[in-house]
Amino acid sequence: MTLRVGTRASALATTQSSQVAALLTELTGVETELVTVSTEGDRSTRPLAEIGGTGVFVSALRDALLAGEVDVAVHSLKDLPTAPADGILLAAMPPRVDPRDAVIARDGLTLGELPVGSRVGTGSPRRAAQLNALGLGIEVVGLRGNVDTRIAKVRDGELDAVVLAAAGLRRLGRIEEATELLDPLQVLPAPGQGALACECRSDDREVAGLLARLDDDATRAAVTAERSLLASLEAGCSAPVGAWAEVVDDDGSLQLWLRAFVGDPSGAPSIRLSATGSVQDPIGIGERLAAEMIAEGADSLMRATAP
Ligand SMILES: NCc1[nH]cc(CCC(=O)O)c1CC(=O)O
Repeated sequence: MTLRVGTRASALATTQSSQVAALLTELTGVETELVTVSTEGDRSTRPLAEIGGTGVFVSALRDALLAGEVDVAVHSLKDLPTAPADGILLAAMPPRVDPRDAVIARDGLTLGELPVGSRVGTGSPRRAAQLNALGLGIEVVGLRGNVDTRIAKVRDGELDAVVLAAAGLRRLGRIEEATELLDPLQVLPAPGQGALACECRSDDREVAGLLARLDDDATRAAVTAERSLLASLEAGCSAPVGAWAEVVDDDGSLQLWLRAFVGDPSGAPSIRLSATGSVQDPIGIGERLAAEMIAEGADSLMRATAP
């Protein structure tokens, strides 16, 4: 038996999919092969919000799974819509790599060292909102494209810095190029950032059993809380929402600490709150925190910035 592992074509996607495939072989002994599937998100350079936002990277892989062309689909968890998909099982969340955002700036600078008026590129409303909220006087500039294209804009002088996921840089072996790793409490990552989702067909018990071996309890609890918050806010992956949860050992009882940010890329005052609870109740913690944030005005903030 050879498991067909579906992947997008980008360097990042093929790297993370082959890492999952190798881990699967190591833990279960099963043979794997990578199958490349092209998605609208890869073919277009238009802003994500315009080509459907949530899910553009995901649906083509799921279609290939449902059509029986692949047995496993590997996605970045932060690109995965929060609504469950018919016939698809989220069978494994392997250990999260690094949730942080990274800065790549000219001349080895950190964000705080960049002069007022510096141009910092990001296509993410969440990053834009939090960068503006830092009050550093930097100018946030829209940006899309793969990791290479984005870094090149700093190397060729078009931008002073770009902000991108540390996990992506690590997976590509390029983390040394980061000039700063942002404290995840100061700049909250996207829900699920740095984690992967391995999906199979819901009725494929054999593959579900194999994938279960990759699942990491702490990652699943944290990411489930972050995504529960996102779902309760009725927001998607392109909303100005940051969330990060950690499992903390409190004298032998495992607690989940969830922090969240809802902002506005144009710089309106943002909302930042946190909640804690039992690691057994990640969905409840996310729901409670979302309700508190909505009571503070999170939904009108997000309505103001909806595409
Ligand atoms: N939005 C695109 C995307 N989806 C997943 C990653 C890589 C990091 C991860 O696994 O969270 C990236 C690139 C980035 O944000 O810089």
